[in-house]
Amino acid sequence: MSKLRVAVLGAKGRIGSEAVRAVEAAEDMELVAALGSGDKLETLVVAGAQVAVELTTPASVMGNLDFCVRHGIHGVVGTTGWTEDRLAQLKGWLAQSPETGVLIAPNFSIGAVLTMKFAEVAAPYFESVEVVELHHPNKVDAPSGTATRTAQLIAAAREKAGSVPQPDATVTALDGARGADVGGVPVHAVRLRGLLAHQEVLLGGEGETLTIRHDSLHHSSFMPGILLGVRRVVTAPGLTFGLEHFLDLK
Ligand SMILES: NC(=O)C1=CN([C@@H]2O[C@H](COP(=O)(O)OP(=O)(O)OC[C@H]3O[C@@H](n4cnc5c(N)ncnc54)[C@H](OP(=O)(O)O)[C@@H]3O)[C@@H](O)[C@H]2O)C=CC1
Ligand SMILES: O=C(O)C1=N[C@H](C(=O)O)C[C@H](O)C1
Repeated sequence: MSKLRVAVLGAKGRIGSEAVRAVEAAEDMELVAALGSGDKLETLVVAGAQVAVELTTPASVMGNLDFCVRHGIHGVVGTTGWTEDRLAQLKGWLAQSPETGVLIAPNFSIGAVLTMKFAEVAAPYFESVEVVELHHPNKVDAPSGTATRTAQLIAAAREKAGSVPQPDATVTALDGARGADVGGVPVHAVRLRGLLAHQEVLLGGEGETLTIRHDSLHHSSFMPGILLGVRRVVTAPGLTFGLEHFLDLK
């Protein structure tokens, strides 16, 4: 069987460099391009890339995906910064290239995907729920894409269940003291030397609390998800948002 021809964008970055090694080690894949900032995207076409693994920055991801989709190159995207406007733009590009698939995964690690799922299930059963994400201090965005997605899933689950707004008697607070508001769910971002990527979902009810915690201790935690995404995206045209769809968790 022929190998999947894979490129990595952001190949010198923290996660991109790990992805380069993972693709090189995968028996069913061939690394045909490893691009950093300043490298020409035309290289992807010359190299015959079928799938581009996009691990750059929120500032670069849209330009890279525009190019890939226009050239029929599937995308596996870990880069953060996804807004409704950006998603609508990407869907527009995909509509012009109906055989191309793009997976956007807020988090590629199985534990983080399960954390999101467990939080979604638990949220309607508790009065209070808050999300705390903790990352290394070189991270450029806050809150993390994972925390934003977790809060969105929690908010949607609570709305569907008819949950009332969370109790909170705060009258005066310093700006930011109660975190960012994502659909009524407070999200707090910690940046601390020594950490990599961690998240806690705190749920509270009458006389009890439940904490769901996930820790990514090394970038290797994201690699099985990236490789799964590469294998599955080539037969999944259009936009897939969340690795759970390729794990049959939905
Ligand atoms: N979904 C997931 O599971 C995960 C997602 N992430 C996300 O992945 C992204 C990258 O994270 P991280 O590796 O820590 O960040 P880094 O800053 O370490 O890496 C980003 C890399 O992208 C390069 N780059 C910037 N623009 C371009 C471009 N136009 N083309 C090619 N390369 C480019 C940068 O090069 P230079 O420095 O020269 O500008 C840099 O090497 C972030 O959005 C992060 O949140 C991270 C881990 C897991
Ligand atoms: O920047 C990181 O490191 C990570 N980014 C992603 C996010 O913002 O959710 C995934 C993971 O948290 C690591």
